[in-house]
Amino acid sequence: MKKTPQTLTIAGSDSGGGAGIQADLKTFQELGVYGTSVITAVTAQNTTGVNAIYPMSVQAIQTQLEAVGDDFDISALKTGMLFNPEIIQETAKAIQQYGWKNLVVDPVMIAKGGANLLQPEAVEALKTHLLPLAFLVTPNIPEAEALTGISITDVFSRRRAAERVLSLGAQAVVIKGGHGTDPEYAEDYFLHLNGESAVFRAARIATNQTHGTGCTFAAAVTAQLAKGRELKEAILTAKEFIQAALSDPLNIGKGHGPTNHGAYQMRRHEKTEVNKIEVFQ
Ligand SMILES: Nc1ncnc2c1ncn2[C@@H]1O[C@H](COP(=O)(O)OP(=O)(O)O)[C@@H](O)[C@H]1O
Ligand SMILES: Cc1ncc(COP(=O)(O)OP(=O)(O)O)c(N)n1
Repeated sequence: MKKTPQTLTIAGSDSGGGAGIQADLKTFQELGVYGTSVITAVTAQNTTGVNAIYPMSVQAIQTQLEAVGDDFDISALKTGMLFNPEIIQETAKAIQQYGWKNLVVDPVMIAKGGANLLQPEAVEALKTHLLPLAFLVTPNIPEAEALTGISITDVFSRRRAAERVLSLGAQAVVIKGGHGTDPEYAEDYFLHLNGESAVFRAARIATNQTHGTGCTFAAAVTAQLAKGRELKEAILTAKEFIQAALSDPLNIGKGHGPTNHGAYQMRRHEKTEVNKIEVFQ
């Protein structure tokens, strides 16, 4: 009997539907895996910003983790907004208890509009409890700087920051380049504990329809890992997925609109080219 790969996202809810749990589940669906979820916080949020954050109690998180863990056969999972040290510890405990593998940690810290999605004092808990369990960590540039204390200004400091993330116990890291200053390219830098490295480069798309890019990228990697894809191949698909999602904007809302989660499959179906992703080893 064919079994659909099952995934889990442990993240916050975005009422605007562009980031968080909503972005993750849409991405899982598009890439053909079954998605389950543990909601860590409810945000009142739209394309113009985050109006309020309501973190869930540790008990609410624990019982959601148990409900998923006791029933589903999770092949890969991701974490997003974890908000406080207690939620991080509870999450790490469950991941170890259930022996979940293929953990993608998206160390979500600050939303585009500036709202703190992780309490500043929780960065240490993330480093101590979660990064050592990670198969892949996917910080954006400011998150990589906060995790490592290294200011990323060029390819050398980017490499040093990636090495520092691995020294915290993660098996691999991708430093995403959405916040980079290169007007032509959005480059993501990959480094594995085994010494392998790669740059995934795409044409930078001039758009403000970028809400949820990080969540969507990490969810796409998770879906591909659940299907048994090799890590670099999973990252390449995630980069193609986000490139397509940014290329066909939905133009929804008054601010930073969401990316188009349906664009990747639509383009494959219609055999439409997306900007090529270049990979430099
Ligand atoms: N304007 C853009 N054009 C092309 N790719 C982009 C653009 N902005 C972000 N990306 C890509 O989206 C993914 C998420 O990156 P980033 O925006 O840095 O994450 P976050 O949403 O966590 O800040 C990465 O693959 C990055 O290169
Ligand atoms: C509930 C929730 N989780 C995560 C984020 C951050 O998402 P991200 O993909 O980093 O996108 P932006 O906030 O930068 O648009 C969020 N906003 N809400």
